[in-house]
Amino acid sequence: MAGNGSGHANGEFSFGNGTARNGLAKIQTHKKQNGICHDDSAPPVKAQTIDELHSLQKKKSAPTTPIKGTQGAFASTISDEERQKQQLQSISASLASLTRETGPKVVKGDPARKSETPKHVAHAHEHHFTPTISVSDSSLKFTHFLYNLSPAELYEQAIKYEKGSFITETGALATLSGAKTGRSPRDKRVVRDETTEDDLWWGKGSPNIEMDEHTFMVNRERAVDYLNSLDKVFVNDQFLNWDPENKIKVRIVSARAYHSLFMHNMCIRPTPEELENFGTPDFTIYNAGQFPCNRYTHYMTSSTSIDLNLARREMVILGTQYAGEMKKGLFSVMHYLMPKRQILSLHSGCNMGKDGDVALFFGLSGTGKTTLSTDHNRFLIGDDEHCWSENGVSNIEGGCYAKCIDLSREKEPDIWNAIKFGTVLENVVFDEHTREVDYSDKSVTENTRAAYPIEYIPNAKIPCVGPHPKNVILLACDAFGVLPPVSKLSLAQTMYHFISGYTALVAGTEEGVKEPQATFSACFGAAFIMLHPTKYAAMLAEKMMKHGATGWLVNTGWSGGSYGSGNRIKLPYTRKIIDAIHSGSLLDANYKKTKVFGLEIPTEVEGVPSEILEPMNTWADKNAYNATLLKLAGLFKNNFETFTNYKIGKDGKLTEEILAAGPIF
Ligand SMILES: Nc1ncnc2c1ncn2[C@@H]1O[C@H](COP(=O)(O)OP(=O)(O)OP(=O)(O)O)[C@@H](O)[C@H]1O
Ligand SMILES: O=C([O-])CC(=O)C(=O)O
Ligand SMILES: [Ca+2]
Ligand SMILES: [Mn+2]
Repeated sequence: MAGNGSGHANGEFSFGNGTARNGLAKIQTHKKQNGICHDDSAPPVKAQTIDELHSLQKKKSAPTTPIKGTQGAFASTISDEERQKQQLQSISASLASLTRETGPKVVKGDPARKSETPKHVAHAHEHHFTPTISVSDSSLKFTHFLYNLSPAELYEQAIKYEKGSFITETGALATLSGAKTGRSPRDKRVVRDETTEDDLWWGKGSPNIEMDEHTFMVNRERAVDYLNSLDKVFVNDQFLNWDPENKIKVRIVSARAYHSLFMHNMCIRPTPEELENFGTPDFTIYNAGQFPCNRYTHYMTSSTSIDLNLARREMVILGTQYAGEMKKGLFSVMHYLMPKRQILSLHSGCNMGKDGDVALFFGLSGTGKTTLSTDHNRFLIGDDEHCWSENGVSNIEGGCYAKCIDLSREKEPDIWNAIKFGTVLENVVFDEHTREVDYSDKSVTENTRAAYPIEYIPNAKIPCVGPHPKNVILLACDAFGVLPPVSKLSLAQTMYHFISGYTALVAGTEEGVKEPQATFSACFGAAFIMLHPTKYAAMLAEKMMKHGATGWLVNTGWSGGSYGSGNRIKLPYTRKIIDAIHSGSLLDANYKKTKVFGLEIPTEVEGVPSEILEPMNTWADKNAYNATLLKLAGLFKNNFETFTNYKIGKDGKLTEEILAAGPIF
């Protein structure tokens, strides 16, 4: 895979822009024949009936239709018929009830298309039912499935059947995610069994809230029964991870076209050939998000549950339609599977310069991973989830998921332009007539999002892989306004801040000034990690040392005071700082050390006013600055206490250095 430092923009994407536009058909005036005027200015339509005309409109296409006579190593010996049957069996098995030990009668295609008579029907068991004994309704009906539909087909499904689906002025699909407009980390459950008992991180601070196998099966059955009760379900078969040696096959069964299109965009899209040889998925998601879990069920504390069973390689979603649960649920799975193969999974963005220099951008939600990795002067490898293996870096996903609150064309042109046909636009507000989106409107939620395929970014690096990182940038949005806009970190400091995973967002932006709230999330993604944070930290330290990567801390938050009196650091300044890191010029700058946090800050960065580089300069009230600095340092110290008893890696020396790399006061 990686290693060939010189990437080029091979991901240029454009819709057929009408190169062969011939203009309107010429009107020809023919001579009268037999005195009758023929309206024959165009050749006659090649259909005798309306039905025939409609049948001419669509031709058979590749994505969901097996191709005949595949050549090469995988030349198939089975017939089309056989393959269709296998696909039906596979999907029927996915949707099987495990209590009734039977799969539903599944049939491919849209139930609304009555004329399409089911040709292939799969039964897990043949039913010989007698009318007197109870047979559940779902065993009497077909479960129609719509398999790997195209964005255009999914648009039609969404607009026809899902209230709240609209096409925006630029062609994106605007949709509502329902009552939940963000993830529900407190409703995540992980099956605790003999294997995960020892492997996973449990207890205080861990995101893995336990459930038992039985309860998982109860929820699984609930989801499967719900899905089978519907007219139709959507099935996506796709991949995770661009590293060909560590690709994971995922199947997503969902009830909404919105969910299917979201995952179409976010996971890696298989080629028709890959789909033909897809076989059995490595992992399956059952998204029955419209349907709640039963709160009488053991372990359930709300009507939302996102359940992960690593042994069964399955995830069940009940009671939330927020699509990000699927994306981040799979990310959790990768955080388990990849470290087992000595591959580090990362909640980070990633891009690459023209000379092949790779940078990682770590940070919690809203700190700038997507914004800063999407850089017109660099190749985008990915915006949120990556793997770092012996071969280099690879993106886990096939798409990006950008925050779009206050999105502007000027500041974020590439993201702006990616919001077009095919893009899912969640929970935004738009003009009812022009369908122009108002990105400043928070009426539905502040967490408005756009999910688009990565090739919608013009300089995406396809395949999304790259060599070993040169710079590791830790992003913190410090609403206290005391962290410097940029500091160079030692390895121990990098590890200290990586394990801390700090950011501070503002509690409520609606009325008045509210205290910033510090969040500490180990590895900048505690909600998604499965093993103890020190496992990932040790791997990161080892890789950074081995490949000589430099760590940086960049504050994308406040300057000139805390939230309320100061302002968020201007995005153009942050971009200049990031440019200086990429170019290497910041390495050569002059540095001075700050008090308390002991951070090395440059005295000059090209394009950035020097006075803002030292936060104290920007505060009018120096006492307030010092008090706030100490307050934040105290929060860091408290948070790190849980980690003081752990060893990081094999080297006891590094552990000591990491402990000493925190604030001293
Ligand atoms: N100085 C700045 N640096 C970075 N982002 C900024 C800055 N000022 C404002 N922003 C805004 O902050 C937001 C950063 O969000 P972004 O989507 O990049 O977060 P993220 O780290 O990718 O989070 P998630 O993991 O939730 O996707 C954007 O809306 C961006 O416009
Ligand atoms: O998962 C989400 O909903 C958005 C995201 O990227 C994050 O929170 O890190
Ligand atoms: Ca993001
Ligand atoms: Mn994220």
